[in-house]
Amino acid sequence: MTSPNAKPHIASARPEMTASIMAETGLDERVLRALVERFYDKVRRDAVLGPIFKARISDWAPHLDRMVVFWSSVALMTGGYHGKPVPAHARLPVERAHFERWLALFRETAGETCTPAGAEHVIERAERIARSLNIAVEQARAGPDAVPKLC
Ligand code: HEM
Repeated sequence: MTSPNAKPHIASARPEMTASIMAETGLDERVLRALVERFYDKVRRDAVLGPIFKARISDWAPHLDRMVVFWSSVALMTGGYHGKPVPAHARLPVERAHFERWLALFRETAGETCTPAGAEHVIERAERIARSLNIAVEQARAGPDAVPKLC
């Protein structure tokens, strides 16, 4: 029998919170790995996004591992991801349409690999991050003088 105080089997900076998100959403590291692998499978075959990834990633295993850690951090609050997504994307040839396509594939894959509550949980976060990445990429491209100095 599972104890109500059961801790998640993955390391987490906030074990109680992680355990309660896992219980509510059905998400765990195995589901997130399936989501990540299936999603990047689609991305690599996609006419819009595929070439951008192909030009930058030749060894996919480390990228997939990093993305599982990223999604565990974002969705389960495990706190293991310490990368810098904004500079990584600011140098890519991407605009709003690329983020729309990325989200369309992500929503589809989340529906295929997660429970409905799990899909809703990760999609809400993906949409929020995609929006802020898109803004950050546009600002980085416009240069520091394009941002109003309000103080
Ligand atoms: C416009 C669509 C997108 C494209 C074409 C894209 C492409 C890429 C590429 C090529 C990399 C590898 C960069 C490198 O190692 O130099 C990368 C890294 C990454 N991407 Fe995206 N991406 C997109 C949207 C997103 C979104 C919406 C998210 C999050 C919800 C995301 C999360 C990440 C993360 C966490 C990394 C690892 C950054 C690091 O720690 O170095 N990406 N992306």
